[in-house]
Amino acid sequence: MKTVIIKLGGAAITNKKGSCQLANESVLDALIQQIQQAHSYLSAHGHQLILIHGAGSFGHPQARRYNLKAGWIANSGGLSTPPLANADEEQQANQAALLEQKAGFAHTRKCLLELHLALLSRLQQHGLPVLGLSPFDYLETDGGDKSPNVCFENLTNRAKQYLKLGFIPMLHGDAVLDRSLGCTILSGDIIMHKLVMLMPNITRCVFVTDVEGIYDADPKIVKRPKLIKHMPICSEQEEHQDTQSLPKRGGATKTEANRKQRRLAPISISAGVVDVTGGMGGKVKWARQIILDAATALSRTDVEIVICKAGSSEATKVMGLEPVLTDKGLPIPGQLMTVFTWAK
Ligand SMILES: Nc1ncnc2c1ncn2[C@@H]1O[C@H](COP(=O)(O)OP(=O)(O)OP(=O)(O)O)[C@@H](O)[C@H]1O
Ligand SMILES: C=C(C)CCOP(=O)(O)O
Repeated sequence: MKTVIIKLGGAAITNKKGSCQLANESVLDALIQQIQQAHSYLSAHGHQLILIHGAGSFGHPQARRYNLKAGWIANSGGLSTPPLANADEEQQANQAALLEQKAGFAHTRKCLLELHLALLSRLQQHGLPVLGLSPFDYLETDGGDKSPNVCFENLTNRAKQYLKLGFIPMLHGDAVLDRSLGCTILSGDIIMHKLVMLMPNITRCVFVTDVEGIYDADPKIVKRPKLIKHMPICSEQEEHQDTQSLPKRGGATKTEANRKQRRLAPISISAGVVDVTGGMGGKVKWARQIILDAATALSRTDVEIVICKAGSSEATKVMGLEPVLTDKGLPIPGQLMTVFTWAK
């Protein structure tokens, strides 16, 4: 039995240029039909499905506005307010800023839950047994992005329980409480990482977004960028050695040739609109981390991560566990997606 995780990216399910705006109904409908199709195939073959969704315009602008990722402002001695001469005034100003931030935290969670409910109702209308699972209710992180796996055990156990009962758990990026920061923003990309680390049978993680995959430059800015179809990941140490031994100018070294062979192309990632969790750069970082940690900490080299476009024929195939590389481990001609695997 295999488990597939599909992350519905904020760019695919919301209008990221707005605030609390869903994507076009036709885009959402196409995506939900793909999920329905994938679920029918997976369940008919004894496999399981987990959904995670991003926040898009129902979380990133709000988290940015209230500065939620770095924790309660009192922890850092106040936000941007300059020190006041009078200590009482300063304390009052800090308290007012903290109250505003807490109201912002509550508001952000309300927006996220609106998106969550909107997706739940659309998925349920298609007969899918999807149960919502909000990280906020099941965990406290400890140190934001650096939180240890143990913080995610309750959440993972709950997801496992839903799967066992025949439900599709749907988690999401969330505003959560954090033991050291007070609060933080937890990306769905990190949840994906933790689920792979804590569940033994996740073999494919699919990120669906609004572009075909990772290009060498943002396809919304640069004309005819090159799609990076395969990113074989090796150990950090090997990559470090490669970088160290690259020639300063001209002349190809043996390691440079190796590097080329593994197609570690330079990528330029634009910052995007308002993503507090790193946008496409964050996705690349966590995709690499998942492959690396699964291979090194769990001796699992079978995990595949794919970034593809919502509504595309590639997304349908990838969600339904069709092969993403040829028998020789090469990209399938004509397929537009980015695949991360352990470098063989
Ligand atoms: N080098 C690049 N290759 C591909 N897309 C890029 C690149 N640089 C920037 N982008 C932008 O990244 C965007 C997708 O990333 P983004 O984080 O917005 O996805 P998302 O679907 O919202 O995911 P999430 O909900 O996880 O944040 C694309 O709309 C694209 O314009
Ligand atoms: C911005 C919030 C609240 C969650 C972010 O989750 P992501 O969109 O999965 O990175």
